[in-house]
Amino acid sequence: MPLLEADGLALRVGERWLCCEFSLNLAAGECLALLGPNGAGKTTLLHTLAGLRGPDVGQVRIGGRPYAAWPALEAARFRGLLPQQQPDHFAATVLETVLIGRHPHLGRWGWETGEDEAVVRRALADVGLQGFEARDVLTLSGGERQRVAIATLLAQAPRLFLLDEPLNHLDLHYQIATLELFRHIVRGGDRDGVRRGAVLVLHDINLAARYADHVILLDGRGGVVAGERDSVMRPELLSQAFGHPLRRFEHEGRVVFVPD
Ligand SMILES: Nc1ncnc2c1ncn2[C@@H]1O[C@H](COP(=O)(O)OP(=O)(O)OP(=O)(O)O)[C@@H](O)[C@H]1O
Repeated sequence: MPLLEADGLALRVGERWLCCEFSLNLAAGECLALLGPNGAGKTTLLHTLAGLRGPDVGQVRIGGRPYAAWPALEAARFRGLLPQQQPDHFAATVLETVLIGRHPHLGRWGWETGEDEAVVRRALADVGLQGFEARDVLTLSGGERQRVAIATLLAQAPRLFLLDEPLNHLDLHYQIATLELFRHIVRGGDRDGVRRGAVLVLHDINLAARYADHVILLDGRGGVVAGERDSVMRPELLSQAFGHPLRRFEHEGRVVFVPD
């Protein structure tokens, strides 16, 4: 059973078609990168895959069922979204903030247990924020706040991760650490051994080339190419989509794209 399927999907905002019809299929154990220039429709596509907006044409299914057939709580246990921005309006500790990720798992009285707190502490350790539990989120740096958001999603422990620019604000070390962490979890390396799936909006072509199994490339003019990473990440397709010539090099088994 695929974790995520889209059939004949096409997206429109106002009078503009962001992408013509395409299909995708994500199985457990796989990572899918969404690539494309600013304004191409990556966030709109991710929100459509998350069920936050309906597809203009076509169908989206998670776990074999359309969103309409999922009770909200069950859907929240199955898929989780890392939004592009984390609005903080009030003071709250890091521990309280990450505990929000546990809400879909709480019992009928809505009380967190010691096990929920243990899950949160592990998630904070996974993103290198052990010792930050009592800090006020309003005092965190941009990169620390982003890692709190990632920890919140890890605490939610969905089968399907939908990540909008997860590397925002992160330095090189944490960019790699974050992608390694999700690949490890997706491949079944978490404590429960469950294989999961991840869809990631990325701006770094080379990190996408390193970590994605599948790629969807939006060109910003309605064109879309979807498929296995190497069939999509071709210099001519990337150059055309990003409006800048790129060359492909291979070094010690690793593919890199360099702008001319
Ligand atoms: N409600 C709306 N009304 C009008 N235009 C919209 C609306 N929502 C999105 N758009 C437009 O749709 C396009 C796609 O937006 P989207 O945020 O999906 O792009 P993106 O690929 O994620 O861009 P970025 O890389 O800049 O984050 C943009 O041109 C945006 O201005």
